[in-house]
Formats: sequence, structure tokens, C-alpha cells
Amino acid sequence: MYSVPEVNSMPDDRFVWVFGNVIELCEDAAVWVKKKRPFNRLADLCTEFHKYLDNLSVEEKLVILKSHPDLAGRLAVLGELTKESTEEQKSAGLDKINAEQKSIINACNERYKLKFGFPFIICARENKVQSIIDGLNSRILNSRDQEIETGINEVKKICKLRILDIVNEN
Ligand SMILES: NC(=O)N[C@H]1NC(=O)NC1=O
Repeated sequence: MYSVPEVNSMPDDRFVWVFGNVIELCEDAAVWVKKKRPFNRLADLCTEFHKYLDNLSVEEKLVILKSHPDLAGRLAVLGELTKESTEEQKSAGLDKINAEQKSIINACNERYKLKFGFPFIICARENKVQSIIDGLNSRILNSRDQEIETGINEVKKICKLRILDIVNEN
């Protein structure tokens, strides 16, 4: 864990290495946020990552959404998730689902992708298997614009929890 002063004095390349996956597979976010140093508080660091997301065009937001792996999907089965995503999926209990739950989630993920053209994203650490299935069933009813916004808001929650694993306030 790093303190905020340590984050402020990190060499640029180390900052990008340390924060390069707080938004899944998006080193560009870390490259942008590193220029906003120094931070007074941990919350300010989170805010800058969130601002990075808010400043993106719709097309760029779609790239971010599409960089996320499906929950309980093919990459999870193959063990090819990022280490962060592996832990998040585990925390929701997705590593222990039965065959029926897996086929429900997979079918709902496919239906969602077919409708919207990007994967269903939810902050796994704030959910369990049933609330994820419920989310898949309710959010499919939304418009594409609503889901781009909701997906990016979930990316923000994931991002904040990943930062809290790296930095402490004091
Ligand atoms: N599809 C999806 O929501 N994936 C993400 N959710 C999460 O908490 N970690 C992820 O990789």
C-alpha cells in the first residue's frame, strides 16, 4: 500500500504501472491522472480518474466498456482475467456458481451484448450472484444511452475500490 505523499512523489512510469489497471486495461487514464499530481487526499485521486471517464466521448466510453471481460465468461473459465477482475468475480461468488446459474448468466450476457453491442458491467464486489442475475434481467430493459451511463458508473465504482486496494489515506 502507498500513502498519498508516496503517490505524489512516484516516478511517472511507476505511477502508470501502479495505476494502469484501476480502469480495466486503460493505461491512458493513469497517464492522464499522473499529470494532476499532487493530491491532497485519496478522494482527489479517485475524483481525477472519474473525471477522466467523464471527459471521454461516447465512442471512447464504448472502448472502455468493451475492454471488460464478461462475468463468469470464457476468460474466467480459461483463467485469463486480469488479477483484479479474478478477485472481484470471486468476491461476488462467481467462482462457485453451479451449472444452472452459469448458463443463466451466460445467456443473459449474450442477450445483453446482442441488444447493446457491449458487455454487461457491474461492480462485482458490491454484488452477489443473485443481484448480478437480477441486474442482467432488469437492465436489459433500459435504453442504450442509459446503459452506457450505468456501465460507466459501474466502472467508476470498480475503479474506486481498486484504488483503495493500492493507496491508504494516511
Ligand atoms: N463485466 C463486468 O462487470 N466485469 C467487471 N466487473 C467487475 O467488478 N470487475 C470486472 O472485470
